[in-house]
Amino acid sequence: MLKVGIVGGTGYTGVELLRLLSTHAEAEVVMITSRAEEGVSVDELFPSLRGAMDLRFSTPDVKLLATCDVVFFATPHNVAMNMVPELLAAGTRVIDLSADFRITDADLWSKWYHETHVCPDVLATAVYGLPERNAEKIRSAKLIACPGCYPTAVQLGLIPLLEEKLVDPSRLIVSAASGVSGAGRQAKIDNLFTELSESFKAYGVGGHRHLPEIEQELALAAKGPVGLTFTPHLLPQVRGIHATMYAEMIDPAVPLDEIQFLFEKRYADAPFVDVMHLGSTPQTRTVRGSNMCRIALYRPQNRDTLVVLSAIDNLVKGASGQAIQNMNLMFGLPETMGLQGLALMP
Ligand SMILES: NC(=O)C1=CN([C@@H]2O[C@H](COP(=O)(O)OP(=O)(O)OC[C@H]3O[C@@H](n4cnc5c(N)ncnc54)[C@H](OP(=O)(O)O)[C@@H]3O)[C@@H](O)[C@H]2O)C=CC1
Ligand SMILES: CC(=O)N[C@@H](CCC(=O)OP(=O)(O)O)C(=O)O
Repeated sequence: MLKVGIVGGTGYTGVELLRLLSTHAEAEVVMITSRAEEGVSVDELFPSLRGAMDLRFSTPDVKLLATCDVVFFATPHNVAMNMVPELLAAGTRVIDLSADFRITDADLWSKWYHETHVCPDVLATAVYGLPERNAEKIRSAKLIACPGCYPTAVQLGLIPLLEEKLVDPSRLIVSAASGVSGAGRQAKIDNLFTELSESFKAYGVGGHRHLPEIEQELALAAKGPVGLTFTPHLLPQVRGIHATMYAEMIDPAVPLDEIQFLFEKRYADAPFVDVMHLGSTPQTRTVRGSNMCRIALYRPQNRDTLVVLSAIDNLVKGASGQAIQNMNLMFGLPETMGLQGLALMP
């Protein structure tokens, strides 16, 4: 049984880790931190876990966390990087859900996250935890940088097109929308029910911190620089990300069913990517609560623009589910262990 520690157990990704790990056959959560809720029992704060978890929140203590086999960080940015070096030195493996280790260039990271990176040497050893591209590196990684939620939905939709050089990498456009749980559990006026219900808006249009992360990883897939216009939106619902991606074909003579076949082949061994039939429409409700990413391809009016649609649950494939998928690979467990639950319907 793997001994698991979680730093930041009172946020939405923390409680989602608990929900998913409570049925995992090979992992047991032995430590969970919260400074604000120290001493409170987990099932008192989250009654959905009554009967499934017998743990109390404690303040983060690196020495105690270092007795775990693996520690998940479900904390805001700038937290993990202060504790990870000591954990790694003690032989504990780390899976960070925040952005502290996602951007390999420490100066670029500072530009978008407005802090100086405290351990650029450790940053250089992190593996970007998108299993559909980096499974082999993940297996031997000591430190995983879990992809952001939007970056997961976008990369899974565009990677096959860029790897196969089917589209112009310099003119990619993505319009994506996220449920409000993506903004975390802390109180913010913008996230009040009265502010966001019956409304829909874009945000971060001039530049969102996920842009450099997506460009970095798509450039690796394309083996060259990419140019992306990325516009996120706030969806008046709790969970879900939907991304609509536009890309210009390099060779318009390639038929859509050939591209569909390439996607099916690319993801044939990926248990959490569903390339839907041509004409399908992925919906956030068909992935809610599950680790699945559903994708569909279009070529409207047979013009030269491909449209790729993708949907994920931001808290599962966009965060905690993907983090557990990484843990499974790191410890030689079946990739799907603990992650086979289907989406909730309706
Ligand atoms: N929500 C989402 O859809 C996604 C989130 N993520 C990322 O995952 C991380 C967690 O997100 P989310 O669960 O939404 O965040 P929340 O804001 O909901 O929760 C943050 C948690 O971190 C703890 N925490 C805050 N500051 C510190 C600190 N200085 N030291 C130790 N613990 C701290 C808090 O507990 P306490 O203050 O009591 O210690 C709390 O439990 C973030 O980096 C986020 O960007 C990634 C993908 C998707
Ligand atoms: C709706 C909303 O506010 N979403 C967050 C992104 C979700 C998130 O937590 O970002 P990471 O994946 O990088 O951790 C935002 O736009 O900042």
